[in-house]
Amino acid sequence: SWGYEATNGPSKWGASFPIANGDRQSPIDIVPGNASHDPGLKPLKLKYDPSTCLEILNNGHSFQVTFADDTDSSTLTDGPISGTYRLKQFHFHWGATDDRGSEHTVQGAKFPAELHLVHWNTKYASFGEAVNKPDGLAVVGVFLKIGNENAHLQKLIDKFSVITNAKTQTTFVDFNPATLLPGCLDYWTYLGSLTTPPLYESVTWIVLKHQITVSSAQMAKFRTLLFSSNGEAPCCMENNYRPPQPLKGRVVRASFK
Ligand SMILES: Cc1cc(C(C)C)[n+](CCc2cnc[nH]2)c(C(C)C)c1
Ligand SMILES: [Zn+2]
Repeated sequence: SWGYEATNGPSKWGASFPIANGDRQSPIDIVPGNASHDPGLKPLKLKYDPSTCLEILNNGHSFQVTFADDTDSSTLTDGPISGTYRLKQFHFHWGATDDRGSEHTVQGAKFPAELHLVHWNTKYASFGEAVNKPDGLAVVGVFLKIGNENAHLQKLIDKFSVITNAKTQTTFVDFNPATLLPGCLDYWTYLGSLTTPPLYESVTWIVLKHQITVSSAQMAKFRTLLFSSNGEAPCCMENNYRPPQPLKGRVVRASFK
């Protein structure tokens, strides 16, 4: 099945998932000079309740933290979207070295990692219903840059020894995802897709301009996770990012001047 190796990686996905060559694929290279400031864009409104945090798991593609989404406890409203979107999970993409790993790039610049906070539109009955609708999902992307150790990320890293192998999980409670956001929520926004198969064109992307920090030692801990399951030949979880895709005439809007 699909992965991130030369044999089953992004350049091969189109064979099984033709939408890989569609008109609103993600990620993209964001060129700030080409983005148009839209004064009609509202500030992002993120309301997260740490008590909705459920578990942390290795899904074989990344590690993710999953949230209870049966009520409007953790939501995204305003920003470029209309209505209410509920937080379902967050996860990361990263490289084998600190010079790459993000999915979106900024004028060609790559970051060592990128956080995705995945929200689904409550006009649909569930995440599963929303995941393939054109206005089904809203994903907030946050770039990580190398700097001081991040104490909030460390809470996730401390659980890695228990979720080293693919398809493993463990309890993870009372974590506030807002601690992983920069102080300023200025953003770029555009219409795109999931960045892994099935590559559904269902995502309103909201990519923050400001980054959060992670230390190089902490990035090295990300790379101790495995793509492989227990008993298989160990394969380090790294370079789990899709490169930028053609813009195909899409407009990227900026919430800031
Ligand atoms: C149904 C499905 C939905 C998603 C995202 C939108 C949570 N994802 C993650 C795709 C994605 C990750 N980052 C951006 N898109 C998958 C992966 C785990 C196969 C399957
Ligand atoms: Zn992602």
